[in-house]
Amino acid sequence: MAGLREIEKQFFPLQKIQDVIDLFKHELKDNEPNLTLMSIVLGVIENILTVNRAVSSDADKSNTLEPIFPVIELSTIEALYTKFVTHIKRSVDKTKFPDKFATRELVKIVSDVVWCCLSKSFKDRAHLQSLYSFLTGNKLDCFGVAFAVVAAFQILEYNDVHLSLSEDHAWVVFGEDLKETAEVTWHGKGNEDKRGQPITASVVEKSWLYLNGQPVICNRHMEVAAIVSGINPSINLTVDSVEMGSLQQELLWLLYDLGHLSKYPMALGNLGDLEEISPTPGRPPPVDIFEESIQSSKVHYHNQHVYPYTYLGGYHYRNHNYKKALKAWAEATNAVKNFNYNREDEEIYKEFLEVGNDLIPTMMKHVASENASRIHQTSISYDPDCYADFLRFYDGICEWEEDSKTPVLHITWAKQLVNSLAKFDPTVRKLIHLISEDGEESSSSSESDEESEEEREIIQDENRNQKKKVKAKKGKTHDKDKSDKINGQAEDS
Ligand SMILES: CC1(C)CN=C(N2CCN(c3ncnc4sc(CCF)cc34)CC2)S1
Repeated sequence: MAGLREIEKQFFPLQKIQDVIDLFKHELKDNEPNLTLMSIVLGVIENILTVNRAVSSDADKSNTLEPIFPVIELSTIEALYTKFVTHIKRSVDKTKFPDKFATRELVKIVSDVVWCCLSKSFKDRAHLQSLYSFLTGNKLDCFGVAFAVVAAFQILEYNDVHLSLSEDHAWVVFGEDLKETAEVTWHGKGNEDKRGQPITASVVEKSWLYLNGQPVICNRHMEVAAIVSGINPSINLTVDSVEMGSLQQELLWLLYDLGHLSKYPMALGNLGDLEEISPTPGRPPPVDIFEESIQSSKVHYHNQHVYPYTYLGGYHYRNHNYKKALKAWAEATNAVKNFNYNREDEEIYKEFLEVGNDLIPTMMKHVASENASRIHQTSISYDPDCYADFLRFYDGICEWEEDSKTPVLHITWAKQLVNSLAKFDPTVRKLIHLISEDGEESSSSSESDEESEEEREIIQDENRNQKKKVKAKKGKTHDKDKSDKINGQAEDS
């Protein structure tokens, strides 16, 4: 790939969101959308709209009604683009690699070409995902390094090197029919990077970090979806840039309509979150988008992805649909229970820790106070389905811990479990009929004999359906946690 193509230059200057959409629409028509160009454009806009931006006080709230969008000049973009292309081409002697497909040695060299420029001071903070950050600040986050390597290979005209994404890590696939894998970035804190190494079956097996061999393997268009999904509209812990969020939302719908999100559950989840904040007229509601994310994981990734359920659970929790939140969280641990927990899985551990020890206790308290004013039978503390999902949530956590090298549960978990259990009414606890995987039946309390034969039938049908469903089913840049990222920023500054 040489310099910017004339047709690309004609889109500049970019003066409004629609101009960016038009540029992306053009690039996505191509079977080699220009990853370097699009990453730089998004990075420039994000930097202007979110970094070092004084948030207006109430006094001059009036002027925030006018959406501000920076004018992006061709010269700005072209200078950065040329800088990256020159850096890559100057650092890699292609004559030494005559093969059509990349080799492991070449992947390591290109990873080093990115790696060697990184400043050591960076932290895992916000706005470090784009090539703009790399070219102006020598800083990239874990995802950003992997993306930069893939963009570099596009410049070197290899079309076999692609981004492979889990829910908390990124690496590359390469070679004929993409059968090779290689680490190209680091993961987490205090872990030696394993750059250049293949991701072996023993590392992948029952590992959430590698999704048990079910990562999102991107094509060029899904790599565009990854940088759009990785847009971070946060100005600070509490304020987002409305313009940046709108741009991200409109680009995600563009990618959605072109079919490039259908195998990317997290991007669908991100879109659902954006639609909750600011619904797009004529588009499906957030729950439908979260459902598509779950379906995508079931259809394409053997339901091994966990985040689709935590997206949905978080949405229902925020909207006080507590029964549906519990159901989603029970299905989240139903997915995670197939993994063995290890020290590099702390991101998903933090998710479940928050659900079990903060969100559910808060919900049970909330409901307890509501009981005083509401008709009992609608409250979750009287609902056997809610109690069953509550138990399933914890059962999944316990099964996740089984055979794991690292323990999951500790005293806080036990305390919160007892607290939340006690919030369910005794009558509901006797309605649950526990059937183990091997079909052995037991009741959760001594009074169960009183339950009517009919209730027993209903619950057994429910459990049988649940087991059938589970059997049928068997047939995670990104800025998951803004607070961590922004805090990192605070730390640095
Ligand atoms: C339900 C949640 C807690 C909310 N946001 C979440 N995420 C937001 C954005 N995330 C992502 N969104 C799109 N693509 C990717 S690739 C990746 C692994 C590092 F490269 C992360 C990630 C990570 C997960 S999970």
